[in-house]
Amino acid sequence: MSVYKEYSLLMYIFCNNTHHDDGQFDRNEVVLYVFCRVLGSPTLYLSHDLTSVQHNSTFFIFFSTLLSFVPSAYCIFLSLSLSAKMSQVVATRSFHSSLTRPTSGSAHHRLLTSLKPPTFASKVCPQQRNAPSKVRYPSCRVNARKSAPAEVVPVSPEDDSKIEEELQQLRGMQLLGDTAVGMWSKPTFRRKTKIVCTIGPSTNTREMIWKLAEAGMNVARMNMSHGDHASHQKVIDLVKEYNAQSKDNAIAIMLDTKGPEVRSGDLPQPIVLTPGQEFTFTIRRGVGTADCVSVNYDDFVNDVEVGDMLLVDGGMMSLVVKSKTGDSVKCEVVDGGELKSRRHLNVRGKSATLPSITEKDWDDIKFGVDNKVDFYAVSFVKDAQVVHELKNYLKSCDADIHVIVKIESADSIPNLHSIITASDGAMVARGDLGAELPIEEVPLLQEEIISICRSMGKAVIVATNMLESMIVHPTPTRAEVSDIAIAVREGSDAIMLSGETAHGKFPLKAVKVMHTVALRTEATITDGRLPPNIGNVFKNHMSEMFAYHATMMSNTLGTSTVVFTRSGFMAILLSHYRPSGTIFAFTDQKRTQQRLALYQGVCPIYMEFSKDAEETFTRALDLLQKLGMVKAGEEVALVQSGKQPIWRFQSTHNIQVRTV
Ligand SMILES: Nc1ncnc2c1ncn2[C@@H]1O[C@H](COP(=O)(O)OP(=O)(O)O)[C@@H](O)[C@H]1O
Ligand SMILES: C=C(OP(=O)(O)O)C(=O)O
Repeated sequence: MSVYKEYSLLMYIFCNNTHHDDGQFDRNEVVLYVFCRVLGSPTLYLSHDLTSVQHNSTFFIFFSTLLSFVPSAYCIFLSLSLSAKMSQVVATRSFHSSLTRPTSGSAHHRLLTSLKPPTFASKVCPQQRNAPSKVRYPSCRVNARKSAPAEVVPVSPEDDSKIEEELQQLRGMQLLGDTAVGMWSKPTFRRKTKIVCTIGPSTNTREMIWKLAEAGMNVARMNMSHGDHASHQKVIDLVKEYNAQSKDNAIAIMLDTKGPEVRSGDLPQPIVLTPGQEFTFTIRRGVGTADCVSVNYDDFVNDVEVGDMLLVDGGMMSLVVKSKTGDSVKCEVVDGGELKSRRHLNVRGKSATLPSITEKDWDDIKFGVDNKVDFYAVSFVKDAQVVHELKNYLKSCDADIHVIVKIESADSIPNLHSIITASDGAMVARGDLGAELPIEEVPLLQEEIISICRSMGKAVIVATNMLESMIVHPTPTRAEVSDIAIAVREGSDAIMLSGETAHGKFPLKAVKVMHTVALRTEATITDGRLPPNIGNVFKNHMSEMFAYHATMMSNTLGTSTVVFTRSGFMAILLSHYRPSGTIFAFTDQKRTQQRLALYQGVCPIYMEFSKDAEETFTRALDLLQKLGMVKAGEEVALVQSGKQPIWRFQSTHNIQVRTV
């Protein structure tokens, strides 16, 4: 016997709430419309003038009781405030078992037709005009002509002093603990796409971590292929120190495992390889001569075949395998260059037969647990099993760390769906991906991985070579700028800098360029960017439904969204619906604030919650105003939903539109 959830709609419709002939809609109409769009069910309309259903317990109990006679009821209360300060929808649920699921397609259709003013649909979901009973989602629209002059900070090679000036100004503001009303305290809050910075020799000092954070870094990544625990510990401590002293910013910490990567050994000095030259890789340890170097992987000789193409650093140099002995692989150099110590080796089209999590990785993972990092980026994941194994391990040590799978192995491609399903997100690790697979597959896979993650509600990061030329040059190539814009348009949560910030000459400029390009690109994305099937995945669940409707509402009204969350679940959910406005996520958990830094459009704010919801809402809105993130008189959509109820009955959820 199936248990069905059905919907019953109980509405208080404020008598003056008729739609306007001029095609303009007020927030009450929006609230009403978005909730009617997908709820096909027995519906009871009541005209009543209430200030707040939630606070009117007599009405709430009365109608809940009334609806308890209706089998399988989901009750939606719409309250439209006379004071014009607030409109809200409250939903409560009562589950009943039912043998049949009453279909109400025609009632639903009638409901939609009667409630939907003709021009409203074009404002919310333009393509649905002729198919009101079917839920479809708007696709990404890009208006290249739309500009956002106030948002764009030009970047030029000469702007180092400008960056410094801006940072000084920001730091000054912070020290004073004051921010002017009407402006953002940090430029980074306006950007939705987050920036991951790899920390290395160029940036592992207190000064540089601070500067990166103030310039726009959202996540600090430590690559465990380099450095040792002591050097990574120092970076973690610095990031935590920054977070502890920052009133309005938090940087997440990501530990990237080394994985079963194959690298050449140490060399006393770089070797120049010339095309046609013979060169040997050996599994013997400690070899580093002009024509032979060690490889750190014992099965290397077994895994490669005569005729295979070996790529150094993703193709910077290449060698074809000519012959093999018991411990060596003889090659001929195809594309030459300078071979330095510990370089990446890939065999085109093949993954190494090593486990995804090596002994060293487990050691590093334990280091991450001890240091309470926020994310693991797991290298060379080939199947979902390894993700389950890691998640089980984390559960056993009660560690709340999210797992991002790096898609970079040829073997991972047939298992993309199951791998991403098992994880909390994915990284398009284009370096190794473009070495193990033909390079022309990379943009297609990037698009596909982003699309899979978006439709599953998982985080997605695009990584590698985004501003590669800025490792040595102060300005990017135009192709790199376009690459960032594409990743933003495709809807990735975050974009990543590797060598640019780890060992580059212009780490701050690279962050600034990324920030500016992302911001400019985001300003051209004019309407919702819901992935094609996210609604179908989510629509049966209360929180998902509220996230969807809150997004519709905030998009239509042009408001930001305010959400209160302990675990971060509801903020992450809202982020996946990609509302046009910022998601201000208030949390009373520092860990949650830190983790939310990765998610597109989420501005995480730490605040202690008080027992009284109203008092907390007021404090939150006051804080946003003080930080210059909202202005007095501005409307915001406020969502109370999610897995952990805060100030609501176990089964009630609500959305409000409030005026600050
Ligand atoms: N913690 C570190 N210590 C020293 N060097 C580092 C560190 N992290 C990164 N690097 C340098 O920055 C380069 C680019 O970083 P990344 O892309 O993460 O590494 P890789 O491409 O080697 O996997 C590395 O090749 C290495 O030279
Ligand atoms: C991000 C990547 O991984 P790593 O930097 O560890 O090589 C990549 O291969 O693109």
